[in-house]
Amino acid sequence: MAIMGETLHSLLVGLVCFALGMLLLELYKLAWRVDSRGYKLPPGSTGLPLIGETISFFRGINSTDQPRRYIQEREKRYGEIFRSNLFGRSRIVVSVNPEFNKHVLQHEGRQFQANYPKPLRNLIGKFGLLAVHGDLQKKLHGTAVNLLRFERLSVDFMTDIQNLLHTTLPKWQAKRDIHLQEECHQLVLNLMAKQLMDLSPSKETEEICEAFGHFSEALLAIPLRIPGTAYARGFKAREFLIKRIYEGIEDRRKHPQVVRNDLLTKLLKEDSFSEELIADFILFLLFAGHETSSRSMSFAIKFLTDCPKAYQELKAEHDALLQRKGNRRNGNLTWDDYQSMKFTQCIINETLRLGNFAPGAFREAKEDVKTKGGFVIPKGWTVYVFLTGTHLDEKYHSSALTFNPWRWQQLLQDQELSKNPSFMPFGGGARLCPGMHLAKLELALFLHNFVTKFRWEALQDEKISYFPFPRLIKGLPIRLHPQERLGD
Ligand code: HEM
Repeated sequence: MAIMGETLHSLLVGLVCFALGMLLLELYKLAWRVDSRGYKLPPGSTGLPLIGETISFFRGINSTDQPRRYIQEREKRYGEIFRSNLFGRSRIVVSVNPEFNKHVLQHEGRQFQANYPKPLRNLIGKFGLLAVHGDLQKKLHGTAVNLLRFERLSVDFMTDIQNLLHTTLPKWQAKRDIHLQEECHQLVLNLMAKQLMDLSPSKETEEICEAFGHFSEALLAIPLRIPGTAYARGFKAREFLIKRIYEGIEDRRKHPQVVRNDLLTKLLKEDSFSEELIADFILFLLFAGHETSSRSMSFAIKFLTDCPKAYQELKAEHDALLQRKGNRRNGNLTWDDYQSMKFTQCIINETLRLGNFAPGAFREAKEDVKTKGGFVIPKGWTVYVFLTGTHLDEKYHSSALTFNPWRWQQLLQDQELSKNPSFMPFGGGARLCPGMHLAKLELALFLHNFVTKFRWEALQDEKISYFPFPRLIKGLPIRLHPQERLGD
C-alpha cells in the first residue's frame, strides 16, 4: 500500500510539474505574440526559448546551395517583414523588404538608431562609429567622408593603391601558389595602415593584420572573456591595436616637425577630439575598410574563375585600356581611366551583390513604428535590415545565385542604380558607408592589375559560405602565371 501511495504521489507531482511547464510555455508564447501594450505585432515565430531561431538562421545561411532558406521559409508564412528571436534578442523584427529597409536606414536618428550587439560594441570601443549616435555620429561620419572625399581619392589614394599593387603583385608572382583571400587581406591592410597611420608594409603591418584576424573572429564568438576563447583573443587583439595607435600619437606629439599626410596627424589637430576618441575612431576605420574590401577582391576573382565569358570581357576592357596607355604595365592610371571601366563596374556590383561582407544592419525603433498590414514595431524593438536576404532574392534579381554581371549594364547606363532599394551593399541614410567610393576604386584598380599581369588556375574546388560572414571556405588557393605581354 505504502509503495502504491508513493507512486501515486510521484505521478501527481509529475502531472502538476507538466501542467505548470505547459502553462509557463503558453504564457511565454502569449507574451511574445502580443506586446504588453496590446499592439498587433508583425507575424513570426519564437523558436526555442532563449536561443530562439538563431540556430535555424545560421544553418540557413551556412547552406552553400540555398543560403536564403531560413528567409524563404518564413517569408512564405509571414511575408517580408517578420518577427523572430535571434542573436539573443527576443524582440526582433527581420526585414527583407527593400522599401522598408530603405525607410529604416533613412530614418536613422529619428525613428530608428543603430543598435549593434553588445559584444561588437565592446570590441569596437565606445567611440567606434557604429556605437555612437546623435551629434557625435554626425561629426565623426563627416570626418570620415572628408577623409575619403573625391580630391583625396583621385590623387592620394589613386597613387597609393597603384604603388602598393606594383610592389605587391610581383611578390605574389614570385610565390606562384597563393591563398588569394589571405593575400588580399594583407594588401588592403597595408593600404589602410598607410593612409591612416603612415605605416609602410613591414613586420609591424603583418602583426597588425594578424591581430585583425583575431579581432574579426571575436565579433561573432560566444561573448565569454575567459582565457583561450576567441572572444578573449579578440580583446587581446584590440588592446594590441589600440597600443599601436597610442604609440603613433605619442610619436607625432614628440616629433611635430615630421611632415605626414595621414589621418592620425589630421585628427590630432582637432582640439575637440580626445586621444581615446581618436584611437577608437582609427581602429574602427581600419576594421571597416579592411575586411570588407579585401573579401570583395577575392570574391571577384572566384566569380571570374567560374565564369570565363565574364573574364574574357573584363580582360578585353583592360587590355584595350592598357593599349591606350601605350602598354606600360606599371604605369599609373588616371581618374578618367578609372571612370572609363564600364564592364568593371558591372563586375563590382555583381560581386557586392553575391558576396557582400556587410550582410545587414541593426537598428532599434526609437518610437512605435507602423508597417504595412497595420502591424506595429514597438519602441525599443530591434529591426534587422537583412541586406543579403534581399540581394539574393529571386523576386528582385533573377537567377539570384548566378554570377551575371551583365544584369547591371542597363541600370548603370540609365544611372538608376542609386534609386534601387533592392541593392544597397553600402547601406543608406545618415550611416551610408563613407568608404563606398574608395572600396570600388580599390577593387577596380586591383582587377586591372590582376587580369593584365596574371593568368591563374584554381588549385582546389572552392565554395562560398555565408556563415558567419561571406567567405571562401578554402581561402581561394590559386596558381599564378605571368600574362603574355600585349603584342608579344
Ligand atoms: C566592399 C566594401 C564595403 C562594404 C560592403 C561596406 C558596407 C558598409 C555598410 C553596409 C555600412 C552601414 C552600416 C549601418 O548602417 O549600420 C557601412 C558603414 C561604414 N563603413 Fe563601410 N563598407 C565597405 C568599405 C568601407 C571602407 C573602405 C571604409 C573606410 C575606410 C568604410 C568605412 C565605413 C564607416 C566608417 C562606416 C560607419 C558609418 C557610420 O556609422 O556613420 N567602409 N559600410
